[in-house]
Amino acid sequence: MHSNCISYQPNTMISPSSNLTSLSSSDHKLAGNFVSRGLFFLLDVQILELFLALFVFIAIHSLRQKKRYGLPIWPFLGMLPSLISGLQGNMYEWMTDIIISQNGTFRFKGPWLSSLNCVVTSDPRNLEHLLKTKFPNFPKGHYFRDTVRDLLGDGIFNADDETWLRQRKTSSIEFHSAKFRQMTTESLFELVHSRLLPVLESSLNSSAAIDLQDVLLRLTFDNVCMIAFGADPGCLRVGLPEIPFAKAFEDATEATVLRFVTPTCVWKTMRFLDIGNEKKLKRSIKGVDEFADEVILTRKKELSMQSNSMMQRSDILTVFMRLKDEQGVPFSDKFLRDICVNFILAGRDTSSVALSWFFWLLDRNPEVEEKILGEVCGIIAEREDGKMKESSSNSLVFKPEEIKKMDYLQAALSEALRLYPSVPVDHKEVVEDDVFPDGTAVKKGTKVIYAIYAMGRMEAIWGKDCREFKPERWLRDGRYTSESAYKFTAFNGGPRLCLGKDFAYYQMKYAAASIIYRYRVKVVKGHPVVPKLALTMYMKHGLKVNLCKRDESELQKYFK
Ligand code: HEM
Repeated sequence: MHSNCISYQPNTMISPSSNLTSLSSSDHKLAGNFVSRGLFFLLDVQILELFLALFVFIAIHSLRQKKRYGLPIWPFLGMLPSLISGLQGNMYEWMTDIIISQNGTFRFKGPWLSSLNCVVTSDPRNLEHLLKTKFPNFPKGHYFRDTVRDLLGDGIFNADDETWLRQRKTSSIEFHSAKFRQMTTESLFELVHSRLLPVLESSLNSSAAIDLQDVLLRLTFDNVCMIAFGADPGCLRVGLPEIPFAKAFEDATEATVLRFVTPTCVWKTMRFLDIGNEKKLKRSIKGVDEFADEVILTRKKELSMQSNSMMQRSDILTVFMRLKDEQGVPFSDKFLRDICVNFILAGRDTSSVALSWFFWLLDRNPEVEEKILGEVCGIIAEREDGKMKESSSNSLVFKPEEIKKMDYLQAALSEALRLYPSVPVDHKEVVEDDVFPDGTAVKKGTKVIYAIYAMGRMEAIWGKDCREFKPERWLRDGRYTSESAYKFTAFNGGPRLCLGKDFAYYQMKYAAASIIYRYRVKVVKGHPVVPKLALTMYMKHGLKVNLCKRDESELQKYFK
């Protein structure tokens, strides 16, 4: 290839000139055309070869960088080609492989002038540093806030500094109050026994499989709306109806997530022109606001009447309505709306998605299901009114203190969350230049992604059996023992630790125990189970299952 390029001499191609002089003028023209075409052709070939050589050089250079940076870095495009190919398969597995090969941290270089540059880490030391030790230096940041502001406003999920702290303090007091606990326990009892179990029971009569993920999403949506607004939208009902508020909420979150993969100037222009995804977002936010406005208005009327029902309420909306800001002014309707919408977003899908992965894992690990059933029946057997009576009753209701005792079930749920965390990746922005404990320097404005999914699959953290589903790793002397939040980050850590963590465990344990005690959940053979690419780790195709009712003789063996 090189010899061809270098030895090519255009002048030598025109000789022997003597033969040319004896030709007529038209022949001359023809010959001239022929020669110049030949020349251009050869020039083309030469340019092509040059480009080819350049490309090979760049490719070799880029691929060589793979060893050092984890991925090839292409001129202008950075690591984008690898990201695109990663997106074709399981994105989280792809990210895990790179992180492991880079010992826990790597720098992603996006295309020139893009906002994709970031540092990705799953090193527990770095997580402790950014979530706790240097917490003020790693807020959610402007980029995140601007992108989700239309939907989330100034609510807790989208706020930093004082705005966040004020909501956090108030909500935290509320979440730990006895009144709030009673309200959440009662609302869950109502939802599971009057809605979830009848919906599941009705599916027994039809031979068609049901989408368990959809059913669970409806359960937790209704539940979190009761907690945030004190209002039940009624998504979980026999027939699984479409509820305008739930639909508007889902559409609004999906459209907001799309903004993260659209250049900022593009979505802002689309918003200005009110077209495409932005039009859909605007319309769905309107649907969310209509519901919120109506609930707020009704509650204000109740408040002005000082009605008895108002005094009993302990939902987030009522709690914030009773309060005033630093100037002694009640919070605006817009702020109240933001607070509630954020709570719904935070507590809406996380538990249901975790439960879906949990039931799928149980299907693949029947010995774990056996142990859970053994534990549940053992706890029922301790009741004073006797095991025989309870085991035969379809109307069995678990008491809160019994749910608390279910250590093995809690371990199995934690194990599901370790392998399939509901929030697979999270992010922060750097305020001032800093250095992570592993030596990675991060400049002001850098985006930091912490890869929670990858953390659950690192031998360095969980040992050689890290990819196995083993609830026993959470037990010490048969009792559930929690892990450091910087090793098991499914609920975040530090000052922004999930506020709903205790409630989420209660909710998941209550729903799981109530289902497992009554039914065997069998995933439909061949049903594809893969994660969806979103902020929450949904199953892309849902979870199609068939339920089989447990008969009494089956349960009796666990009571022995
Ligand atoms: C399995 C269930 C759950 C998981 C895995 C989970 C996980 C998380 C994570 C990772 C965060 C941090 C998000 C971030 O800052 O970017 C978070 C925050 C939060 N979660 Fe949960 N969550 C769950 C259930 C709930 C429930 C049921 C509620 C409410 C009823 C809730 C309320 C909140 C709130 C209010 C925050 C914001 C805390 C703050 O920023 O200070 N979560 N959760």
